[in-house]
Amino acid sequence: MRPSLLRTASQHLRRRRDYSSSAAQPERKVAILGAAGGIGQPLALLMKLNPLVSSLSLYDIAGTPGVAADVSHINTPALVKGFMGDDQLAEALQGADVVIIPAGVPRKPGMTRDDLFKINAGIVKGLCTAIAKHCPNALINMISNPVNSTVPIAAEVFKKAGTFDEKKLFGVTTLDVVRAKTFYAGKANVPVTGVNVPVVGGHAGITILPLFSQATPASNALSHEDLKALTKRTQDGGTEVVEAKAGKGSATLSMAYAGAVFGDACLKGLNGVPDIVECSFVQSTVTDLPFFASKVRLGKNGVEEVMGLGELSAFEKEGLESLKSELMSSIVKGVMFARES
Ligand SMILES: NC(=O)C1=CN([C@@H]2O[C@H](COP(=O)(O)OP(=O)(O)OC[C@H]3O[C@@H](n4cnc5c(N)ncnc54)[C@H](O)[C@@H]3O)[C@@H](O)[C@H]2O)C=CC1
Ligand SMILES: O=C([O-])CC(=O)C(=O)O
Repeated sequence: MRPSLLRTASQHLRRRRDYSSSAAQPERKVAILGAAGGIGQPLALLMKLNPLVSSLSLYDIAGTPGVAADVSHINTPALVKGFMGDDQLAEALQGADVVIIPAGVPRKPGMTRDDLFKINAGIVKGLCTAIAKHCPNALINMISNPVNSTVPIAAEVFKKAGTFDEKKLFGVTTLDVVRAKTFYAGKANVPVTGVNVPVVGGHAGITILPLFSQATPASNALSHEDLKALTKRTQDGGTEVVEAKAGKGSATLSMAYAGAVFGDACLKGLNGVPDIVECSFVQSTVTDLPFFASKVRLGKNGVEEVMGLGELSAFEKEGLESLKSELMSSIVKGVMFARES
């Protein structure tokens, strides 16, 4: 055989091998709702880079054709399609394995996350109604604020539609973990890449409870005052960004990163990768609250195990007790909205 033919044959074989190894990995469709927004765009970019994604569906009320055309030129396997407006929502959702929702308005300085409820509750309710109809088995990653209320809204919508599966509904609190890791590494002066810090509770102010007593690697260089300051900074991380952006929205880039980390964990769980654990705001019996963020083991059906809190310091126990009433009223507010509207 001529050398050039040999080369062609070996290239052909290599391509076949590549094909068969990628065929072993399940096809996964990810839909992003709110894909043309501040979070949606960089999140679309990061999910396009994820080798576990075979189809990426970008939905928004406006602007998605441009975002989809742009992201689709990146030479990674995910096939990108843009969808815009109510008429195209069904197709955007059809067959989705994971739906990530960063749709809705962000905060401006002086606002709380709860101030977003009026607008975002209705947006989330509408999107979840469509999800129940078009992809009832998908894992839902809720980013839209106030997460402490939007997750209960989603649960009620799914219950009404008869599609609720508590294993498949997640409030994305990964940004709290991302921040806690960064702030802890800086203060304890340890390399950030090896740091882990669970963050439990909810996703607003004092309901965000980082468990620095369980941080790894452990540090005995931190005083009680340091730990109090780290806790406060983590709880106020979102506000720090809102104020720095001075009216131009809230965290988008760090949130897109956090959303991509959580989305990737969900896909790995679905694909049967063992020992995938992330913190998330889910239906829970870990405390007396019906929804609570804690470490969750992810598997082929979504939540495989909602893990307990482990041992808490006296300061963390106090934090846990004082977050409960605020978190409960945000949950009840979401449930009542979904039932009554
Ligand atoms: N869970 C978390 O840790 C975090 C949550 N957030 C929340 O994420 C949300 C989005 O923030 P940004 O991307 O900065 O806001 P943004 O305003 O830049 O983007 C929101 C996008 O949602 C779209 N949208 C509005 N109604 C929609 C609907 N019915 N269907 C589909 N898309 C719709 C808008 O057209 C816009 O493109 C906010 O509620 C914000 O508070 C932000 C940071 C962290
Ligand atoms: O603070 C906000 O409004 C956005 C958010 O949830 C965060 O950055 O954690």
